Amino acid sequence: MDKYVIKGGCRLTGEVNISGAKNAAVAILPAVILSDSPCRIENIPDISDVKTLTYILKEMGARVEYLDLHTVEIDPRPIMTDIVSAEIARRIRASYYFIGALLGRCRNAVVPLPGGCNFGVRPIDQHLKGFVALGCDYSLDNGMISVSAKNDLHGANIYLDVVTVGATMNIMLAAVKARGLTVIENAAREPHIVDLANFLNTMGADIRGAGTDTIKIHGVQRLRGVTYSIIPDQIEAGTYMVAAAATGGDVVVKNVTPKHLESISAKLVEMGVTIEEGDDTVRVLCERPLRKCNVKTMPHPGFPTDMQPQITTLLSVAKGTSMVNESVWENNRFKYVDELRRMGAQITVDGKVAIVEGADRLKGAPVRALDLRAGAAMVIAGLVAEGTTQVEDVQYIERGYENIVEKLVELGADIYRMEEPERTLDKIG
Ligand SMILES: CC(=O)N[C@H]1[C@@H](OP(=O)(O)OP(=O)(O)OC[C@H]2O[C@@H](n3ccc(=O)[nH]c3=O)[C@H](O)[C@@H]2O)O[C@H](CO)[C@@H](O)[C@@H]1O
Ligand SMILES: C=C(OP(=O)(O)O)C(=O)O
Repeated sequence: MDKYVIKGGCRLTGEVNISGAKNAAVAILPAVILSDSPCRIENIPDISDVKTLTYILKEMGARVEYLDLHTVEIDPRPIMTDIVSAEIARRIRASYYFIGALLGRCRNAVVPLPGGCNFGVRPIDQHLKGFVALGCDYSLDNGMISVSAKNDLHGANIYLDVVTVGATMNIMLAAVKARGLTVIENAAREPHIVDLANFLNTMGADIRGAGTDTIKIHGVQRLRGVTYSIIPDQIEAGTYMVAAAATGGDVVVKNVTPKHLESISAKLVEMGVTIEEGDDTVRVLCERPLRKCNVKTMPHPGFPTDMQPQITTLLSVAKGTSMVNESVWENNRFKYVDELRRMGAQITVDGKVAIVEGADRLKGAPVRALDLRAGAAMVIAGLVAEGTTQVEDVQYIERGYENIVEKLVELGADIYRMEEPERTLDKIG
């Protein structure tokens, strides 16, 4: 139950370095088991989801060695199992990439049903539809999903009924060593999909079209170990951009791919923020008051759903009435709005739409991080609010943000992390 204590009102200024992308790293780490020799992964973010995945890899038998904080070498050759037994795998979403990767490696996978942020139902029917098309059967027993190729994995045409990041990547992982050609239609186009395809292609795969809605994968027999550097985190960068805007700051966000940030920059510009793009930087300059604007989350290249809580928080201190439409997830992704209201935000939620009446100010309060991005939104709210905000349950935030407290302090924020001894019933009683 550790918390962040934030004294609001400090203007963020200076430079912040963005870490490697969580949602690329969490697919690339399981993908390493497809290799027949060691891989070196650079720019790996130091976040708890990555620690969970390296723990799972070790438990499966892989040799995992950190060369420094952001470089890990993984030798998958000692892995002798097709089962992910680690209890911890249930906590994160990305453990489901072991299904595709194990199918590619040994045609069989037994993996716990995944966890991740709780947005209500998070089905995996499209993943399973893809595996079946590639020649697999599956069954569910005691929270474990077993998938195996009946004869051999073979290429197939797969049309995804919804644009899904997870199914696109998982099918890619299974198809990369299947016999023949796999075509994924209506594929997701997020930057992490391109990054996973680039990683696999560097290993010797034949994947074309990643980043478009049709991905073609010619199966190959073997993939070899490589050194690969993960792309910068689009959502971490967007979060600091919004934090800079919220505090009327002047921040250079470094080590980014500006192209990946266009949908976020466009909305900030609409709100009156100045954005200056460099080769691998964006400078965010803002003088309040901010203007209202409407936002609809969409698959890439639309506005990312993983930035929805942060932009809603920013709109809660802009002038006028804005509408935020969540079109990727259910309205469960608005649960954090109750926490923002405790700080004085005037937001009503009607199904998948939040109506945000800009308030003059927010007021510090004790609030909870209900999930990763909701937690980031609470931090942004705390930075703008009058007085002190305590954000509880920061373990969710630390799933995906490396050193968030240190990075914000460096920018001039008044924030620290308070460790709280676990309050068990016997201690309280
Ligand atoms: C680890 C990771 O990369 N997580 C990201 C990934 O989650 P994740 O991969 O779980 O999200 P998806 O892109 O798969 O989900 C998008 C939509 O498709 C639906 N769906 C998905 C799969 C399926 O088999 N059937 C189905 O109906 C979901 O309910 C949701 O409405 O993409 C989401 C959408 O950008 C992000 O919010 C998450 O941060
Ligand atoms: C929802 C997210 O992650 P996950 O899918 O891992 O829960 C996220 O990164 O915002």
